[in-house]
Amino acid sequence: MALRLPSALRPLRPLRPLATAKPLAQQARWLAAHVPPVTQSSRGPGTAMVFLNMGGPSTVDEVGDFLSRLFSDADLIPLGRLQNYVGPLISKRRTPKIQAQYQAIGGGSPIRKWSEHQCEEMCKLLDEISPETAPHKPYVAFRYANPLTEETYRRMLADGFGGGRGGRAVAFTQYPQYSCSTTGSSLNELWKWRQRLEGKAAGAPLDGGAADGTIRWSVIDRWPAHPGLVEAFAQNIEAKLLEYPEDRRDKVVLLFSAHSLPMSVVNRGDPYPAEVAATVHAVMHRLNHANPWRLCYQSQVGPQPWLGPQTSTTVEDYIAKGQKDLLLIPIAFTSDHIETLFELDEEVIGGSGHAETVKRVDSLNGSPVFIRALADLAKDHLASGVSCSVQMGLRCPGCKSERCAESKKFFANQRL
Ligand SMILES: C=CC1=C(C)c2cc3[nH]c(cc4nc(cc5[nH]c(cc1n2)c(C)c5CCC(=O)O)C(CCC(=O)O)=C4C)c(C)c3C=C
Ligand code: FES
Ligand SMILES: [Fe+2]
Repeated sequence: MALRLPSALRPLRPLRPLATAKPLAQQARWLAAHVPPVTQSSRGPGTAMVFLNMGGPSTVDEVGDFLSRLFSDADLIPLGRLQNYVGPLISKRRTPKIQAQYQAIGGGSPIRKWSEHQCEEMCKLLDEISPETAPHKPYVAFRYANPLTEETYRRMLADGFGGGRGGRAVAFTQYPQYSCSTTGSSLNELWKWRQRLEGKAAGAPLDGGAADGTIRWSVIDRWPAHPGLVEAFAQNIEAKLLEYPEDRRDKVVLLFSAHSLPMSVVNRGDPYPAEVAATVHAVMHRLNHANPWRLCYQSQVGPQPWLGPQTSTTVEDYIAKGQKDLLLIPIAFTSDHIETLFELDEEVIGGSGHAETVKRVDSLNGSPVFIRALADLAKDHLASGVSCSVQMGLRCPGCKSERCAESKKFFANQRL
């Protein structure tokens, strides 16, 4: 009688030769015909890339609503318990003056056009250089103008992000330098709509877990000295310097101009002045410190003290000292806006009496070097697995805002 071994001890049956084995090219053809490619539908909706910025009125008729939202924002202009009453009053009084400025720059702000272009082009590059997180879907979320954060969040939900299906989104601030009055305000607004549209009502944990199918958010919250940003600024500066005669070129004074901050915000401990200085230093380092320079601040509004020196008086003072070759460099915004096209071009340069020697560097707008920088930055962020920078977790020493506390906790605790 044959001895029957327990199955675990039985010798393995010799493997059948792979009757179906095919040469490589044939295998590839077979795979292409039988295995569905990894597409949007088999991978989920992909990655939402959401550009955050303040926005601007696209037409003169939108100026009133833009200013009304801006003056109602307690993260930008804290007016206490009277915010919702005083804010609209101030904005109403200011509307005709600001409408005239938008009229003078062609009837509206170009920020929507540039933001949509930059985001779409960045997403195309990202699909190539970060295929593992593709497809990348472009969104713009403005704080005070269309498309507002609420509208964009609703569109993301309709496009298949969140709503029980999860999905990954990156909130990418378009302010390179962090201020609580700008990026901080946009993130607080995003957090507010996240709570309203996917928060308690959807049964989502408030600490930012995404196991329940809500959107998994991460944040690119600052990038003041990113090498690609620095390169884009440096190339635009070099191009403009070529417009000065060669014998005067290295004596042109570079005037970096950033939107100012009220001193109350600076003294609260806002990170913006230090980060603007970081950008300026990195750009000057890239230019081999070939020209003398100063950093000045523009666009002060209202009677309270603001961070200086003011750009307009800096230009006047240098001209009075005999220094007429001045090159203005808008350093805290990545596209044209009323403060470049009207305040710098019309008021500062136009009013200087020396428009042939006081010039302005082009804004980054559609610069391919800049768009490549955005894509590189986003790729590194997506690969890093971090939800935001370490800096984001720290509130200003003088911060009293519960909104800041809650939204920072939410974004810092996202599990990716
Ligand atoms: C880095 C950029 C900006 C910072 C920082 C910033 C802070 C800041 N702004 C105000 C008040 C106003 N800003 C206004 C317009 C405006 N602000 C920025 C940028 C920054 N602001 C831009 C690009 C624009 C123009 C938008 C455009 O489409 O061109 C306005 C409205 C215009 C006006 O009434 O003069 C106000 C008001 C404060 C109080 C502040 C810091 C706390
Ligand atoms: S004001 Fe800066 S963290 Fe709140
Ligand atoms: Fe501003």
